[in-house]
Amino acid sequence: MIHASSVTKRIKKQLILSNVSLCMEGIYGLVGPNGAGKTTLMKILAGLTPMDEGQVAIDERSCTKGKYVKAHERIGYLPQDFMVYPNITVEEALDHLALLQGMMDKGERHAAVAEAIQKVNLNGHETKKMSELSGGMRRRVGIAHLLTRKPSILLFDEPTAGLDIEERIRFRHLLKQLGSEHTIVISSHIVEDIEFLCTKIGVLKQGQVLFEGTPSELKSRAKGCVWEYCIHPEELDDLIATREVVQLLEEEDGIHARVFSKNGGTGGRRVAPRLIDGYLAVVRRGEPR
Ligand SMILES: Nc1ncnc2c1ncn2[C@@H]1O[C@H](COP(=O)(O)OP(=O)(O)OP(=O)(O)O)[C@@H](O)[C@H]1O
Repeated sequence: MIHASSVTKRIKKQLILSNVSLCMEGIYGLVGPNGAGKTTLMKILAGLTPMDEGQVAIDERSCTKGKYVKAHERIGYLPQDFMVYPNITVEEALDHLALLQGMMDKGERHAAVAEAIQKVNLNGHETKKMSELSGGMRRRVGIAHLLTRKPSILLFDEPTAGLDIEERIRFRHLLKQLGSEHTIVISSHIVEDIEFLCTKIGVLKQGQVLFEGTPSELKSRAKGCVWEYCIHPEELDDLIATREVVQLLEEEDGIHARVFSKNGGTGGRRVAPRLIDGYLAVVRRGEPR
């Protein structure tokens, strides 16, 4: 469990994170619009960037030294853009990275690399060059690299960004599997990923925590505020102009539009909120927790 208390960060006098306190456990989703401060917080937790104020503890033990989090051996961080030399094979890349991390014993290194390859389901791809891999497979190599160090906490920044639908599904499945052995923090603005994976969610906006709780608590923030209309295509422009439309689905009987509103209009029926509705309710209201 990672416990961040009152973490504050300024870059060039701009307040990027303001008094952020979060308790991250299980498979934890850090969500928020672009520029919310998710990557900055991840980098602070990974010890890559300093904070101005605040404390971070892992499993109740403080790991803040000065302005840095010092927990390199316990935390593995996968950035958005993981890539290593394109002309070496998966196995060579992992061996080389493990060596750079100080794993000097060849036998120990080979065993750690083989185990990590198996954990991320890259068996059979060991001799492929990095340049031949798809985006999802490259990220698997990134995770395998983290696993060779055996950290207890994994931080993934936008892990499914840019993946096609099939790869995204495979990748989500892998993250879920890893969640049985590790605390995982996933930053994303793809609420669908968070819905599938996460047991707890934190919502950040403009550097402030707007929400922290379970997926069902987040859903309930939109309770009574989601309406569904079945309309003809020619009514769509009018609906978009007058109501807050959050989702459109084409069905056989017309367009099903989900609308976010305290009061329904004629023809609408109140429906149960989904996670995206709760997220929008929190982000649009915008007040800190
Ligand atoms: N090195 C930097 N110099 C100046 N501003 C920065 C720097 N790094 C981050 N910022 C600013 O800090 C804010 C938060 O950025 P951050 O990347 O942490 O947000 P994010 O929630 O991860 O966004 P996204 O979802 O777009 O990746 C943004 O306004 C960004 O412009």
